[in-house]
Amino acid sequence: MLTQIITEGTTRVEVPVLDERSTFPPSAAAVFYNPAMRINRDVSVAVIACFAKANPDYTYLDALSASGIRGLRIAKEVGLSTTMSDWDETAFTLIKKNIALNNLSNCTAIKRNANVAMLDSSFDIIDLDPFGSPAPFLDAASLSTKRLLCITATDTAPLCGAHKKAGIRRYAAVPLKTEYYPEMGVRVLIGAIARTLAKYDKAMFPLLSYASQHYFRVFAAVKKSVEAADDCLKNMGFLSHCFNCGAREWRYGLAVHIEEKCPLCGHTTSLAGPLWLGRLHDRNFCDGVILESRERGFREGEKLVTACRDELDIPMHYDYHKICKSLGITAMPTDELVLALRERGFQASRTHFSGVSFKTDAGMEEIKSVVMELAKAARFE
Ligand SMILES: C[S@@+](CC[C@H](N)C(=O)[O-])C[C@H]1O[C@@H](n2cnc3c(N)ncnc32)[C@H](O)[C@@H]1O
Ligand SMILES: [Zn+2]
Repeated sequence: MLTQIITEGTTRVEVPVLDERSTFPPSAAAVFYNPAMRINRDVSVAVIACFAKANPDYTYLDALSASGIRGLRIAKEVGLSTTMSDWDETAFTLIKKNIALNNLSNCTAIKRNANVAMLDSSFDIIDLDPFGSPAPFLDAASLSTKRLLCITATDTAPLCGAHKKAGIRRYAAVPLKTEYYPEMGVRVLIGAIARTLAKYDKAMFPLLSYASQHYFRVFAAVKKSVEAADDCLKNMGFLSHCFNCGAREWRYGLAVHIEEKCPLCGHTTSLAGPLWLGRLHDRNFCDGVILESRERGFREGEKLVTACRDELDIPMHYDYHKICKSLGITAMPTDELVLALRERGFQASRTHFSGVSFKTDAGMEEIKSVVMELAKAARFE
């Protein structure tokens, strides 16, 4: 394996050389390394630095470590006692080399099946960054974690409903492919995390959850408590979506009745769930992550977390372009629509999901009427 030494954050890491002919995608290399996931790792450093302010003695497990880059950064840039595990011999050797390269004494490398590592010991913070789905690791992680789960999922198609059967198999939830598919994916994922933790009498509180182009990422604080776990599950529920007019409604609870006909147009609706209908972010916590990111020079991370913090934290976002297309009109800038909704007394914001997405507590009919008004006003300008 041809390697090179790169610097990410303040950490030096020996990684495979990615040459476009033989080692693309990054999973084709002898040890996985994807430079495009730097923002994911930057945000993780900032989140864990904030979280560990409560106690710098927290232990951290990078359960699917590859080169070790993630765990190394937490050990070096946050200072936590870190375990890095991968079942692959080449990866394990590289992790050990990388610990030596950074002169770190707060790191342990282990060569183990991630599930075995997690069932063997408990850790305050567990990070799952798998190839594809985290589903095979959720049980062991839920049992082992004491305080924080950091979970990446790159199987966006099953989570969003594009590969519905795979989504149902992995997450025991029915996803729907709608215009708000990334939020559907994030909420199916969080729902699966919440239900898995509940099996072990643990509750979950999302601190930051986001969708990027190729993956979803969730940071969830964990608390062992039967009562808190019961309360946590109250955030679960089902959503019905009308593919005719775009209206949606949701109901909290795991045994709910939802009308099968759309209240707006009478069309038969489709059902998704169970999924997480609670908050995606903790706004105060995000404030800290934004500051931490700024101090560390993580520009893209700061921008992403700011967008998450500032979005209205309710299900589900709308796609402005899709609404305009259904009405046969041209979209104004998204900010103008958000302002117009607010002027009419609704809550509204842009979202991190896309440049043309917005959230509001206005219903579909009200949104469409504001969109039409804006288009008319623009025509007479
Ligand atoms: C996507 S890579 C991890 C990337 C890394 N976290 C990073 O930020 O660059 C997934 C890694 O998990 C390892 N892996 C897959 N299944 C595993 C298992 N059941 N137990 C331990 N390691 C596993 C693979 O060898 C691979 O190195
Ligand atoms: Zn309808």
